[in-house]
Amino acid sequence: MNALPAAPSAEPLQVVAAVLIRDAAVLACRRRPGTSAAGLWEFPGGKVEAAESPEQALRRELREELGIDVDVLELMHRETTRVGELDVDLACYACSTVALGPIASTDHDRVVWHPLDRLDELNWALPDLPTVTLLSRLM
Ligand SMILES: Nc1nc2c([nH]c(=O)n2[C@H]2C[C@H](O)[C@@H](COP(=O)(O)OP(=O)(O)OP(=O)(O)O)O2)c(=O)[nH]1
Repeated sequence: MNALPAAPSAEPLQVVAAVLIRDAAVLACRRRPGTSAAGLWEFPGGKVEAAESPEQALRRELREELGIDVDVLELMHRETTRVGELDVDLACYACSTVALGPIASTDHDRVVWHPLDRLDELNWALPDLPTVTLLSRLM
């Protein structure tokens, strides 16, 4: 029997995430049970919607998800990674915020300021690893 032709691959999922650094630690979020990639650590953010710039999407997601306002400073790293059946195009931006105090998330069961010199202790989502490596080199 002939093999079926490969299905045309879907467009990559456009995702933006914020790298927030304070006191030699980065804001890391663990995806809560019931979400895709539950239990894995990531930077806060989400999907870019139609007619939205990456910066607008990032500001919207952080307001919705964490209830904080951020300034988007610069693109740190962008790469497309295959995750199962999906291509995730993740763009990580250095951001700043004036938010003080504990931060809670609608999408995560843990939100922590994690020391930059111990990033390898967390089980990061695959698309985040290049940015995690960049951050580790800052120390
Ligand atoms: N937010 C975020 N998502 C990431 C990262 N790394 C990574 O692979 N992803 C994946 C997980 C999801 O498949 C996808 C983003 O989905 P999401 O559920 O966080 O985005 P969203 O809030 O816009 O989605 P929705 O619940 O409104 O549908 O990208 C990351 O660092 N941050």
